[in-house]
Amino acid sequence: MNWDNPLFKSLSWSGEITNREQKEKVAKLVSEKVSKGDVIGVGSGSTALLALESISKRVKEEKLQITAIPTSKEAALHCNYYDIPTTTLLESRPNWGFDGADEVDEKLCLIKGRGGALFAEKLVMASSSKTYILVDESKFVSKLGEKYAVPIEVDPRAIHLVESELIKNFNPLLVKLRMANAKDGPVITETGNLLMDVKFQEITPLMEQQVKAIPGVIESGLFLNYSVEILSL
Ligand SMILES: O=C(CO)[C@H](O)[C@H](O)COP(=O)(O)O
Repeated sequence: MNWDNPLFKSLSWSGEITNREQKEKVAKLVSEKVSKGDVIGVGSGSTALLALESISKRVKEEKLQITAIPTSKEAALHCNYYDIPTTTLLESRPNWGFDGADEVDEKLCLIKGRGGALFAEKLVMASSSKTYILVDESKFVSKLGEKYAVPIEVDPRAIHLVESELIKNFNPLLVKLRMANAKDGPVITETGNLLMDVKFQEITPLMEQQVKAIPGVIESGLFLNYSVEILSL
């Protein structure tokens, strides 16, 4: 593959990266955690991408030979671009991982999934004994749900059922099907599902399990009790 090709350039992070300077510094911090032979869960989004770039420099300079478990096709493409071999959860378990987040509260609970990769991100995080969450200052909130709606990945056959169960059980402020920007119709996830963005009145500790218990819900962007360490400036 010719990575100088404009096709790859359009695959790499297309939009402007917000708070880029902070994200780059945090990316450098996580690159210092890498040891030779590590199997690393690689998150998705702009911060995770900058971290991968920083890690790839160390890997090259110090010949570290790591393996990545990417959480999205985007992350897999970037691993390929940086010559980092990949594996899957079927073959290996990560020693540790890194990822970004949309919101972090003081109990280290997270909202993730702006990029739509929440299902694989949660699988990889739950399989890792530790995940570094890389955030710039804009991600800290005093109350989860303050800025972002919670993304929920739903089997396409279940959208009406899930919507009515969410309304019955939680009386949310807003339930919205996520629509695509560069294609007609809704966003379709990497596993062929749809995304609902839900603004809850309040996010409670049991909500991750309660939402997941609705038939048709594949996963939610609530990450309420995981082994995470926040890396920020
Ligand atoms: O959960 C995610 C993707 O599904 C991202 O990690 C999250 O949206 C943060 O993105 P960024 O680092 O670009 O701010």
